[in-house]
Amino acid sequence: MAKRGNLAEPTELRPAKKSKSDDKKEKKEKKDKKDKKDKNNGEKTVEASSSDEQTGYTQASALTDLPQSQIDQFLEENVIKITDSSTEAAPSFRPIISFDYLPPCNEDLYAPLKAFPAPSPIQAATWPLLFAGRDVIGIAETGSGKTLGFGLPCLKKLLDSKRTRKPYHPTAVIISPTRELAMQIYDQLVKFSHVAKADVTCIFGGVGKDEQRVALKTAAIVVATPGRLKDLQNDESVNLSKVKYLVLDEADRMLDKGFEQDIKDIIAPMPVSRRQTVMFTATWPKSVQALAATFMNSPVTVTIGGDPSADPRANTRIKQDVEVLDGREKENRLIQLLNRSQRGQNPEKVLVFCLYKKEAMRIERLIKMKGFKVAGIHGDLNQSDRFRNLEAFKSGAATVLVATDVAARGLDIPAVMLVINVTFPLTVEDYVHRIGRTGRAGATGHAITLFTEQDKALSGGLINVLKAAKQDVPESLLKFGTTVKKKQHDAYGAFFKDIGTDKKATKITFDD
Ligand SMILES: Nc1ncnc2c1ncn2[C@@H]1O[C@H](COP(=O)(O)OP(=O)(O)OP(=O)(O)O)[C@@H](O)[C@H]1O
Repeated sequence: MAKRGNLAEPTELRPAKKSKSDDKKEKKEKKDKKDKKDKNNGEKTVEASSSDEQTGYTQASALTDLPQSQIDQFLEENVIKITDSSTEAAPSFRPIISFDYLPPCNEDLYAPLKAFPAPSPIQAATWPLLFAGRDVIGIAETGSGKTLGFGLPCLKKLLDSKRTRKPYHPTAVIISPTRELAMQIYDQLVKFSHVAKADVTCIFGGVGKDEQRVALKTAAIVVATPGRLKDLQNDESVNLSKVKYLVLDEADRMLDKGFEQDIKDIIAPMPVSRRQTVMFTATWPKSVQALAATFMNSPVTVTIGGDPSADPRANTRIKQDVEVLDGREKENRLIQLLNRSQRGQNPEKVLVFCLYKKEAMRIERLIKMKGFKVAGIHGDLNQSDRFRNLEAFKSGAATVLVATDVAARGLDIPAVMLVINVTFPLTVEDYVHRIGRTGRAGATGHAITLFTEQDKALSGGLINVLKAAKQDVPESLLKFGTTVKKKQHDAYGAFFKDIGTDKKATKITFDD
């Protein structure tokens, strides 16, 4: 039987009764912590503070016993920065640097973690905060395990809660920009929830609503794309007023103009004071940061690998090559590159990105004509074809996948060796997400970008991404200029493109 129930009720957050001397001691500790935090401009020092009755999270004593130098080394090596916007003196916790230090849980929730050697830095640093009920913004490179970063605390909270009162309203909602990504998050959670017998469902557009309505009657955790969730909320198939854990995955995309209103509508029945709000992403442009703050309650921002306000940062294990050429040479060059990677005994998995749906269809036809095993994924395909083609690529039945930016974010496809950008995306953030489909979970990867004069408005941003990841910047790219222009277009990035030969093509659309 599926296990259901609400997340930790506010009563759990209430401190136990204390004596006067306890109170004095606590006040002094809080003041010391606050002074320390103020000195650091809001940036927290992660010291041996071990538990706080107010949070419901108790740090493992073995973790508390570790020497501070070991914690400092972990934070330093992984370039972890923790910034707490709270004006209250909040407790600081040590990163959970080993699975041994996870807090006890009432089911064997942690069993599937045995597949991994240790928590990834974003998991280690955000888990204690999330277990403690804080609002968190987690920013870390592509492929660094963010899904379990927000997923594990979500499942643990569900398991720890005892409530079984009917009707069953969802207690956690995870929103993702695309159907495939929603499915993938669902698949990851199910591996864990299966052990924990929690009831998870996945809701997205492009398929019938009836089954989804049935699933929503019992689901405790809902993974969804925004449009369909809003539809089902509007026709009262789901009541989100009991949601206590809200995740925006790919948060910068979810807060972009295209989705902003949907998100506001969806979360309207879940007051910020009663929910824990969690945002994870690999890119965090300034343009969304103020809006994000309005959705959150004194969030803690955890960044892995450097300043998120600077240029978007690509995973440094991906080798990035940029080839500047004439637009008319692109197709020949693409086929040359595929010849290199596809002709041997074991053809590599290659992901080819286009900007427009029509362009993607044309490129897919071309690749098929050349005899390669290719599949496509873009917004004009029906949902079952999208899932089928993605599966074909995952299984290796197709070794080349031609995609629009609908596949740029989040998708975790095993062993993608090469990403080829046939047409540059509309923003450098999208570029970072696209190439992030390779080099996942500690592996290395390779990305080749075909860059033409038409893309020159983004040369400055791209040069900065290359430099930040210590990649070579070709002279031919530098000549387009290093100025970084501000993002101007709300839904599609700064620069509306003239797309030359393919003028009738439709732009990418994201999911409902
Ligand atoms: N602690 C861990 N150690 C090793 N691998 C892990 C760990 N946690 C998760 N993974 C694996 O790493 C891969 C990438 O994880 P995930 O898809 O969550 O990345 P992500 O950070 O969300 O990437 P993106 O920014 O592209 O969405 C997955 O295959 C996942 O199973």
